Amino acid sequence: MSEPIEWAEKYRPSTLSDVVGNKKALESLKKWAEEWLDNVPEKRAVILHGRAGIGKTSTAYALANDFGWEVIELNASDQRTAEVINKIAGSASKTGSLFGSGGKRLIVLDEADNLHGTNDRGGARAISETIKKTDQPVVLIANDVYGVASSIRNQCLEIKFNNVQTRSIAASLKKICKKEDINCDDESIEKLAQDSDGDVRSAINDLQAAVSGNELHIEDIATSQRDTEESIFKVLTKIFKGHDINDALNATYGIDESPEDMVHWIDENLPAQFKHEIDDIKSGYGYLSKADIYLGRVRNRQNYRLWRYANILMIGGMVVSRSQNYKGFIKFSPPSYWRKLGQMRAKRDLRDNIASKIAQHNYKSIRHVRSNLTPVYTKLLKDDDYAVDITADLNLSLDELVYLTGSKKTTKRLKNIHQKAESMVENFSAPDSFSTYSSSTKKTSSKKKNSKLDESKFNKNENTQTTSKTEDEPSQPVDQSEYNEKKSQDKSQKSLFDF
Ligand SMILES: Nc1ncnc2c1ncn2[C@@H]1O[C@H](COP(=O)(O)OP(=O)(O)OP(=O)(O)O)[C@@H](O)[C@H]1O
Repeated sequence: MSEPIEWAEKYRPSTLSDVVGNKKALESLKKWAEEWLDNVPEKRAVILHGRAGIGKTSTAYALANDFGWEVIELNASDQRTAEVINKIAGSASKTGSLFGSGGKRLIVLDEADNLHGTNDRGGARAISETIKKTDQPVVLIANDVYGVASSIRNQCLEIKFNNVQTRSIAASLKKICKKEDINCDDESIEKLAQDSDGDVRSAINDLQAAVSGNELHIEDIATSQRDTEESIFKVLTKIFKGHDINDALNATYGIDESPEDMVHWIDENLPAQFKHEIDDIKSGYGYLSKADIYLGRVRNRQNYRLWRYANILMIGGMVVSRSQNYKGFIKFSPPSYWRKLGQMRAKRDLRDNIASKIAQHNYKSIRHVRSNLTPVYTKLLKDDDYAVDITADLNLSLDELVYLTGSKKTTKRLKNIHQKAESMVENFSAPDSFSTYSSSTKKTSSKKKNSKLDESKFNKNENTQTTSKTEDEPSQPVDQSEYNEKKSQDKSQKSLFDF
C-alpha cells in the first residue's frame, strides 16, 4: 500500500500533551494562555524561538486547539506591509471570534525573524503596534530571536525551544513505528534519533525514508558521524604537527569532510594547537582567511575546481605557519559556535531557496512546500529516473541538490545528476540543437506529469488531515474558485485570503 502522507505531517501533534520535549516552554506558554481567559496579560504576545523542526509551529496550533481558539496565520511570505498587517491582524485582534467558542483568535506570525524584504519594512512597526493594542493572543515564531526587531521583542514574552532530547525523539519514533506497523529494533531507532541532532522533523523524515516495506534496517540509515570524527583527528594531526604539505593534503582527500567543514575544524583548533604563539597564529589565520575567500567563490560560482586552492591554502598554510615543534598533546575539538551559526544560516538560506523554487513550480506557498512538498521531492530525487528532470526543472544548484537529497556530502551520483541536468537545460536553450531540445522536452514533460501526479497523490490525502492550515496560501495566483472551494472546507482557520 502506498504511503498516504508524509509522516511528519501525519503525526503533527494536535494537542499540547502530544508535543515531545520542551516541557518548561510548554508550561510557560500554557500559563500565558490561561491569563488570557480572565484578562489581557501584561505581555500580549509570545515569541516561540529555536531551531527548525522542534515543534514551535505545532505547539502554537496545539495550544489553540486545546483552548478552543481559532487560528489566523500570517506568513513571512505574505506581503506584510503596514497596511495589510493592520487590516488583517488589527481587525482580527479587535473584532474577536466570528464563531464564538471562547471568543479568542490566536494570531500566529510565522518567520518573525524574516522581515527583511521591502514589503516588510513597515511590517515590524505594524506588528509592534498591533501587539500593543491587541485584545487577542499573538504568537510569533522565529528560529533566531535576535533576528526579530527589538521593538517587537520588547513587547513579547520570549519562550525558548531547545533541541529535543535523543531519548524523547527515539520514543516518539517508536510510537510512529507502532502505529505504522513497522518492525524496528532499538539500535536503528537510537541511531535515527541521534543523527537527527535534536530535530524531530528530520528524525521522522529519516525514519520514513529508511523504512522499506514494513521493515527498518540499520544499514538503510545514512552513515554515522562518529567514524568521521575518528579520522578527522588523524588528519588534523598531520595538519598541525606534520611537516609534509602533500601528506596532509592527501589525508584530507580520504575523509568525509568538505573544505567548507575543514575550514571550521582548522579555525576552531588553530589557537590552541599553536600554543597561543602570536606570530604563528597570525600567519595561520592569514592563510585561513584567504582559503575562505576561495570557498566564497566556490559558493557563488558553483565552481568546485576552486576547492583545491582553498585546500592548499588552509592545509599547506598551517604546515608552513608553524615556526617550531610544539611539545605535548592538545586535544582537538570539533568546531562549535561559529560553525553552527554559519551552517544554520547557510542551511536556512538553502532551504528557503529550494522551497521558493518548488513553490513557484507548483503554485504553492513556501510554508506548504516546506512541510509537505520538500520531503516528496527528497523521495523523488532518490530515483535516478526523476532526479535529472527535477534538477533541471527546478534549476537546482549542486548544493541545493545535496541538501534536498539529505546527503551529507557531494557524491559522485549527485554530481552526475547535476551535470546531466545542466546539459539538459543547455540543450533546451541552444538554438541550433532542435533535435536534442525536443527529445529532452518531451522527456521532461512526461516526467513532469509524473511529479505532478505524485504531488496530487499527497494533496488528496492532505484533505483528510485534521490540522490542515491556512499556510496553504499559494505563492502565485491560482485558479481562485478552486482555491476558495478548498478554503471553504476549512472554516476553523483564517488567512489573508479570507478577508
Ligand atoms: N516537539 C515535537 N513533538 C512532536 N512532534 C514534533 C515536534 N517537533 C517537531 N515535530 C514534528 O515535526 C513536524 C514539524 O514541526 P514544526 O513545524 O512544529 O517545527 P518548527 O519548530 O515550527 O519548525 P520551523 O521553524 O521549520 O517551522 C511536525 O509536524 C511534527 O511531526
